[in-house]
Amino acid sequence: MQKLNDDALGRLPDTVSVPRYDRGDVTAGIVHFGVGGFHRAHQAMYLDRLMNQGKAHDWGICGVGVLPSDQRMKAVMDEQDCLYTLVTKNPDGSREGRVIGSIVDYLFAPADPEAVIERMASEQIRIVSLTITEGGYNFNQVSGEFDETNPDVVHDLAAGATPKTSFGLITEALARRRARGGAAFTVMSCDNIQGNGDVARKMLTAFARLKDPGLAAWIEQNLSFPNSMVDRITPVTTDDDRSSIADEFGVTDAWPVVCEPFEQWVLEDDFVNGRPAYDQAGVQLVDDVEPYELMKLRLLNASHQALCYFGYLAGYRYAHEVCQDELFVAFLLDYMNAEASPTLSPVPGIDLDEYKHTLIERFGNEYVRDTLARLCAESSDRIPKWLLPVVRINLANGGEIKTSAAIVASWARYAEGVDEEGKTIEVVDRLKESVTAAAARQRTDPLAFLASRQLFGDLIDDERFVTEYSRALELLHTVGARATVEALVSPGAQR
Ligand SMILES: NC(=O)c1ccc[n+]([C@@H]2O[C@H](COP(=O)([O-])OP(=O)(O)OC[C@H]3O[C@@H](n4cnc5c(N)ncnc54)[C@H](O)[C@@H]3O)[C@@H](O)[C@H]2O)c1
Ligand SMILES: O=P(O)(O)OC[C@@H](O)[C@@H](O)[C@H](O)[C@H](O)CO
Repeated sequence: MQKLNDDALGRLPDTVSVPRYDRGDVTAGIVHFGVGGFHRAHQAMYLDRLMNQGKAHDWGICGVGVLPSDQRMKAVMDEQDCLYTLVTKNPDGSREGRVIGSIVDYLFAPADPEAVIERMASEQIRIVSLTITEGGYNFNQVSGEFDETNPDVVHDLAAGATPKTSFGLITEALARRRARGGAAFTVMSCDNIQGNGDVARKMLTAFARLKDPGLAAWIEQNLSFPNSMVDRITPVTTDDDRSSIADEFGVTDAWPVVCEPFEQWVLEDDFVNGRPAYDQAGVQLVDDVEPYELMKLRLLNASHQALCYFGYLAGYRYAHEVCQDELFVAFLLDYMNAEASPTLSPVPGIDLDEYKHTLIERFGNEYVRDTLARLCAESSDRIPKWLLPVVRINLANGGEIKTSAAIVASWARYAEGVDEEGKTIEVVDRLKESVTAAAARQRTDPLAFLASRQLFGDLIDDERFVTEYSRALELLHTVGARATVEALVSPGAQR
């Protein structure tokens, strides 16, 4: 069977669509850090759509990987001329395959940092975009300030060091642009972080200030950092995905991407050095993204946390299994209606009730096969950012917190690392050591987990929160996850 690459494009069956533009004409205008599943299902797809309309051919993407593990993506990109298949899985079981051609180059920073820096220093690059996960920004969870103690950051800040981190590489490229009298570029974060552009601005300038205060001032004056809300559920690619693509489309793709059909990108129109005609590809350009991002982070992402630990402990392994269970759906709607929604402002053009029900349908799409393991990972980056703001607002306003407290307790129970059948849970978290150690003590010291001020700030001092949290944790320990959810769901809440 042939490999997916430029030569194979003309020989693919009609069931898969291919770029209708000449990829030889496409030049890179964007450098993107973090070419994982999501970037390839989202930004790269929007650009491919524009390129198919005959537009944006000077806005190709040069991908960059900074982690040693990105070596695998580098090998695949080199073998496949940066092409990959994007497979959209519909809730009725049908699917569409499309080869995406908008990524035109891929650089692996650990092997050649100089190439990455010089690429970004070149005038051709006008946007540097990011999906480097919450961890890539190096901020302290409680203070929100730049964490300069991270060993890679310490390395990058040393005089004369060759940078390893995204911000180290970007800062060096900006220093060269400034020294050469060139224009700045836009830094566009596409990560699930509230105020993602503002956070990128704050962290990049904090890093630059430690390196060169003059450069930091130049960055503040010359760069823009648009905020955005990005949405498309993109699970981890599996071997089954690879083999079904080979069966159906007759090509070997070493790293395809699968995703749901839903797509949304709401973006602030704040670009200092031009941008592709995103609006002509379905992107909503707005002046203020905040209402959209709060809606998405508190209803979609926090609901993922609401369903993943309880669902896993109850024996489920996929998001759709949890969302096809009426009891869990009632629990999710309780969280969304009674706790998340009161913290949101009206969102222009969006009916929130409809949005919530659409979320349940999206989560319930059995063909997407999003694993609970993906949603349970890196909880210490997610719970403090998505769920705890909801808790704090409701505590201050006398609002409901019962379900949110139970979700935090379900994380604490999950972090014990053993499920209800005695099987080991592989806890994936950059703070794994401390969270699992705290969880291991909670059978005798029920507030051991909540005591982390690094994660929970002063929540342990709030009597109302502690009462609800302790009750849920006690139920989880005595009757298990399903019965705890049963005890928590409001009568009549099931849809
Ligand atoms: N998967 C989704 O459904 C989805 C949807 C919306 C937004 N997102 C956002 O995209 C991000 C990436 O998700 P994904 O599904 O592509 O994950 P992924 O695991 O497929 O890819 C993660 C990418 O981030 C890079 N990365 C991780 N840590 C980094 C660091 N410290 N510095 C630099 N690069 C780093 C990796 O090298 C990799 O390229 C998420 O964290 C989220 O903010 C994901
Ligand atoms: O990717 P993360 O770690 O930011 O969050 C996990 C999921 O909630 C997230 O990936 C969603 O699937 C996504 O945000 C949907 O658009």
